[in-house]
Amino acid sequence: MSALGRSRSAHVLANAPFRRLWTAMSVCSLGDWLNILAVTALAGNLTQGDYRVQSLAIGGVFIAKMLPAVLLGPLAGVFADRFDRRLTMFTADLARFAVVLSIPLINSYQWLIIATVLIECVNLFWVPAKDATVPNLVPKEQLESANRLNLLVTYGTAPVAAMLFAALSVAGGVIASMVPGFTSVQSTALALIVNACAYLVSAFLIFTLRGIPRRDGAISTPSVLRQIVEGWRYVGRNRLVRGLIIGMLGAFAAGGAVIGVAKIYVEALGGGDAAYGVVFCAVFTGMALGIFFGLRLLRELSRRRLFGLAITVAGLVLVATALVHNLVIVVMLTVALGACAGIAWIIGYTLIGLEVEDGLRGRTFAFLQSTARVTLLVVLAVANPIAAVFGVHWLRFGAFAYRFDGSNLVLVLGGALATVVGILALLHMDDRKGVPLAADVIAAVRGERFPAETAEQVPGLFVAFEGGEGSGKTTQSRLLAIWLRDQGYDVVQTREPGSTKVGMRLRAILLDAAERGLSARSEALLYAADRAEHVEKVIRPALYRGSLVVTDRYVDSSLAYQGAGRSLDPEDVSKINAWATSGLVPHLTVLIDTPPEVGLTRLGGAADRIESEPLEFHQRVRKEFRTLAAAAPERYLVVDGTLPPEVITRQIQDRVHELLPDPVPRESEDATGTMPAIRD
Ligand SMILES: Nc1ncnc2c1ncn2[C@@H]1O[C@H](COP(=O)(O)OP(=O)(O)OP(=O)(O)O)[C@@H](O)[C@H]1O
Ligand SMILES: Cc1cn([C@H]2C[C@H](O)[C@@H](COP(=O)(O)O)O2)c(=O)[nH]c1=O
Repeated sequence: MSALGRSRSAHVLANAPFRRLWTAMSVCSLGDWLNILAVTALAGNLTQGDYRVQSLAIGGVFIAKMLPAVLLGPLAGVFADRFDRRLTMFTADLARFAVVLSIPLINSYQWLIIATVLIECVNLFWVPAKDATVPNLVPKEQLESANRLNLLVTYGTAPVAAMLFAALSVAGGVIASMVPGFTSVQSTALALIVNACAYLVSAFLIFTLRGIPRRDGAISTPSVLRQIVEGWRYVGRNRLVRGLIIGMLGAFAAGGAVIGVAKIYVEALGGGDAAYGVVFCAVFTGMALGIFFGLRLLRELSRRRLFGLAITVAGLVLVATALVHNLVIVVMLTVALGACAGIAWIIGYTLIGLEVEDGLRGRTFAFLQSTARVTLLVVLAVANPIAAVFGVHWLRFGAFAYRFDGSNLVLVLGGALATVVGILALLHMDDRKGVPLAADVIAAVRGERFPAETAEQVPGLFVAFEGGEGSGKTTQSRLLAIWLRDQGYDVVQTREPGSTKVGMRLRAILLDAAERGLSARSEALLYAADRAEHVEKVIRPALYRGSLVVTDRYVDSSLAYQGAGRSLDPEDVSKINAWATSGLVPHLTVLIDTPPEVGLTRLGGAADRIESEPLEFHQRVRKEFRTLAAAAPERYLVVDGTLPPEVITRQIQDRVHELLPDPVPRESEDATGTMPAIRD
C-alpha cells in the first residue's frame, strides 16, 4: 500500500516500514551514545597515569568526532544521494560494526582516533540517507509526528546508553575481580562490543526493509559556514531572537566544557567508568526533568525571564560542581544542571519557533544548529588542552589539602561564561522591567503571577487615549502627536484594533456589522490578539527606541467593552490582556469622557458591529472607563469630551508636558559642552 493511501488517523508507528526504520534509528542512536562514552573512556584508560596526556587524549577524540561533520557534511549529503539509500544505510551499518569492533582488537590510541574519524565519515552517509527516506515512508500529514519521534530517540537514548555503559563497566569490574589480567581497558571493550552489535542489528533491520526508493532528487545541504553567514542576516535583525541564540550558544558552550572534561573530572573524584556513565546519565535525566516539570513548576514566570534565569543558575551550579569534591553531590548538582539546560533549551526553541516568521524559521534553526556545532567543536578543542596545560595543583591549608586541577578550571570557566550569558539574556530580553525578579520567582513557585505594580521601565513615553464612540480620541491623539513632533520628539501615532498586518484583518472581522455570530469570548480574544501583535511589533520596539507612542485605544477598551459591555469576567479579560501585552502599562491614559448619547450622534456613516449595540451597552462601557480612571488617578487624565476641542487639547498638553523627557539628552549636552540655542 502506498504511504499516502494509509489511514490519516492511525499512529505513525502503525506504519510498518517506518516502524522498522525508526527501530533501526533507535538502535543506532543508542550505539552512537554508547560510542561517545566508550571511546572517550578508552582514550582516558589507554593514557592513564599522566594527567596532561590523558586530558589531551580525550580532547583529541572529541575533535576527531566533530571535525568530519563540519568539514565534509555538505559533500557527503550530495554523495549519499547518488547511491541507493537502502544499500547506503546497510553498508554504512556494516562498516561501522567492523570499525567499532576493531577498536578493542587493535587497542591503541592512534587507531582509536583513526577509527573515530572513519565512523563519523560513515555517519555522514547514513544520516542524510535516513533523513531522505522518512518522507518516502510517511504520509505528509504524519511527517511532524515522525520527526518528533526521531528527535525523541536521538536524545532519549542518551540516558539509556549512559546507564547501559555504567552497568557494563560494573560488569567489567566484576569480571576483572574474578579473571586475573582483565583490565579497565578490556572492561571498556565490553561497551564497544555492544556498540558494534547495535550497528549490526540496525544493518539487519535496514536490509529487510522494503519500500525505500532508490533516490528522488538531490539532497542539497549547504555548508555550515554558509548557513551561519546567511542565517545571521535574518537573526541579527531581531533583538529577541538574537538574545535567544546568544543565550542558547552560551549554554551550549558551557555544556561542551562539561562533556569535554567529564571523564578526567570523574576520575579525579575517584570514580571509574561506571561513575562517568552515571554523571552522563544525570545530565540527561535532569534535562528531561527540566523540560517536563521545570516549565510546569514555574508556569507563571515570564518565559523570557525563565530563559535567562535558567542559564544563569546553570552557570552557578556548574561552578559549584567544579568546586565540590564529592561524587554523590556532583551527581545531584549535575541533575540540577541538566534541568536548567533543559528549561533553557526548550524555551529557546519554542520562542524562536513563535517569534520567527514561517519563511525564515527553517534558516534560523539551521543557523542555530550550525553555530551550535561550531561552538561545541571550538569548546571541545580548547577545553582539554586548557585542562592539560593547567595540570594538577594542590592548595594546602594547614593539614587540609584541596586539589584544583585543569578540569576544575575548565568547569569554573564554563560556569562563569554561562552565568554572564544568562545575565545578559535576562537584561537583553526582560519583558517585565520594573518587577523585581526575586518577587516574581517566589510568586511563580507559589503558582501566582507577581502583579506589575510599577510600569515597565522603557526609554520612551507611552500615552493611550480611551473613551466611548465619537468621544474625540482620534481628533485629540492626532493633535497631540502633531504638537509633540513640533517640539522635535520622535512620535509614533497608532491605534487599536488594526495597526499591524494581522491587526488589519482582525479589525475587518471585529467591526464587520454583518459578523453577527461572534461570541463574547472570541471577541475578547481577537482584540487581545490584535493587541499582542501591536505591542510586540509596533509599541514596544518604538518605546525601546526612545520614541513617544500615542495610541488611540488600548487595554482599557477591552475591560470596558468586553468586560462591562459584554459582561465577561473582568478578571479574565484583565488576565488575557496582561498576557498579551506582557504587562505593558501606559505612562498616561487620557480618558475623553463623553456621554454616549452625544458621542454616537457625532459619528457619520453606517454604524459598525460595536457602534450598533444598544445605548445601555455604551453606558456600561462609559461607566467602566470612569471606574478604571478613578482607581488609579496618578495614571489617568479625565477630560470632559463635551468641551470645545481646543480646550480639551490644552488640558492634554498641560498634563503630557509634565511627563516629557528633556528633548536634549544630558549625555549629548555633556558631549558637546555647549548649551542649546535659546530662541524666544
Ligand atoms: N470636543 C468635540 N466637540 C464636538 N465635536 C467633536 C469634538 N471632538 C471631536 N469631535 C467630532 O466628533 C467626530 C468624532 O470624533 P473622533 O473621530 O475624534 O472620535 P473617536 O473617539 O475617535 O471616535 P471612534 O471611537 O468612532 O473612533 C468627528 O467628526 C470630530 O470632528
Ligand atoms: C481596542 C478595542 C476596541 N473595541 C471597539 C471599540 C470600537 O467600537 C471599535 C474600534 O473602533 P474605533 O473607531 O477605532 O474606535 O472596537 C473593543 O470593543 N475592544 C477593544 O479592546
